[in-house]
Amino acid sequence: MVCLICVCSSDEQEHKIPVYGQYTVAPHHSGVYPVHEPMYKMWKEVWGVKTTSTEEYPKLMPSWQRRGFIHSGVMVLPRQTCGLFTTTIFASDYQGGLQGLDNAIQGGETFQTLLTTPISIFMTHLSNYGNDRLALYMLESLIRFMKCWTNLKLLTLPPVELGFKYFEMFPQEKEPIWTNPCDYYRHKELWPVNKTCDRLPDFIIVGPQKTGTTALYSFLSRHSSLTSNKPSPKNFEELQFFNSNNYYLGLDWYMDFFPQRNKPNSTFLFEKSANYFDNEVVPKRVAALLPRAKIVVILMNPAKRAHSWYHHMRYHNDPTALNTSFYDVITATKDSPSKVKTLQSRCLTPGLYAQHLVRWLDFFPAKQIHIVHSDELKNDPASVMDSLQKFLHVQPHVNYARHLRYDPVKGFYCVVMDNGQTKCLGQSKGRKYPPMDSASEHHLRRYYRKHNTNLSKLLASFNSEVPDWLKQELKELTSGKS
Ligand SMILES: Nc1ncnc2c1ncn2[C@@H]1O[C@H](COP(=O)(O)OS(=O)(=O)O)[C@@H](OP(=O)(O)O)[C@H]1O
Repeated sequence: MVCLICVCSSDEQEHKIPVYGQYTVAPHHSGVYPVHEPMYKMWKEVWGVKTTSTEEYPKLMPSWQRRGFIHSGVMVLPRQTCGLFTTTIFASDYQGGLQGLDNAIQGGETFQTLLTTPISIFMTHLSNYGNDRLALYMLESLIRFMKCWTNLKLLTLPPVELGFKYFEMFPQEKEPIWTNPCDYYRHKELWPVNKTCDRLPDFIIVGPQKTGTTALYSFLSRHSSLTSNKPSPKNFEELQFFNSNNYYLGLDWYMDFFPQRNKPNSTFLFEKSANYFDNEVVPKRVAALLPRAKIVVILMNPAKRAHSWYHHMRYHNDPTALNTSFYDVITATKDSPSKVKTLQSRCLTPGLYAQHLVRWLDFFPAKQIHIVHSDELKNDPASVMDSLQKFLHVQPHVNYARHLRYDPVKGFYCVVMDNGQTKCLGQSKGRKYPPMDSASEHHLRRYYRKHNTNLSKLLASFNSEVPDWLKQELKELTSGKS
């Protein structure tokens, strides 16, 4: 199916050109992509715009890879180029003159665009109508040629209906994928001059949950050359941008949490959101926006992580966790209540480390990913901070042995403040709860066995040592204990 619409920009009534409401285009594409939020806001609130089109998403070239997306309730459709620009007023202005235009129509680029693009949207300028009616000539000739030489059925729809049709045909395109406006020269030109691409993180602590992410975040925040995001009103230190509906709030929303750097590279910006690690869409989204960002992962025995997470849910009064034992959660079957199955999945899935790491490796080279071992972070945080600083290439290199002190009451290392006193994490970090029962331990050892074996093979690619807990697991495996 091929749909054609033809849109012009002004003076439509004078020239009796059909005008469709709720559709608009932005001059020179500015503000459509990269998204300029105030424009979408106005479109939505003042004019009730429902659909627009651009050639710029995700990039101008190659034209057959242009895609659509929906942002702030506005359907953005991919637009094709017909070669009629503001300056192409007469046929003689077309590249190659009238012959060039006819060639493009009769089997050339314009014909091929229609042939290979299921929904084609062209925009032409009023000047092409107002002078020798070049646009009408082009479209009429093209349609006549298509009808004569192909058996394609040509259909047309008004823009809003076309938008609905487009996303019915390509529902996977509804979600936008944000890229860095400064990574592509055309996007940079379209990005408002008062904006910067500098307010984006250089590295991200991606989790998983309960591995010590908050401790690492607080230690890093003490470094004079590292600056974390401002707290989010909803999730405190976690922005949860790449893994949640916050992503649809757009780039401006995300960048507003980061400070403007005094000068480029003057400080390293970072964020941590512990749910990023095991979320399927996150690596792809991070790589699209921050292809050079470094990724920090913290790993611990997945069985212990699951146990800690279960107690975290009980602490947060999750009714299912309060009413179901740990053992019953982790051994839930397809016949168990759906809430228990959901809890089980959220409890156990993040611990399938190898599977998640492989997904990150689809989008980032191993040298951009740093593995921290949670037990080392607990017992010898200064060493962890030492290698992490080397990995980040951050200056000055801080000796954290002077900035962290073991607090016997808390039972963890805490930050030494300027007044010499220690500041520990709150009571929700490092809670006291009963040890794991042996039946659960046994079950989880079997559950994670294959994944842990895969992890041990994978760690070499990250230049990471095999941690003691994993050595132990592998030993028990070879001795046939599990
Ligand atoms: N220095 C220090 N202080 C306090 N807690 C520390 C520290 N280092 C590591 N840990 C361990 O961190 C566990 C909580 O992990 P997270 O911060 O990643 O949890 S969360 O996902 O953000 O909820 C927390 O898990 P629980 O002991 O199960 O509460 C701690 O064991």
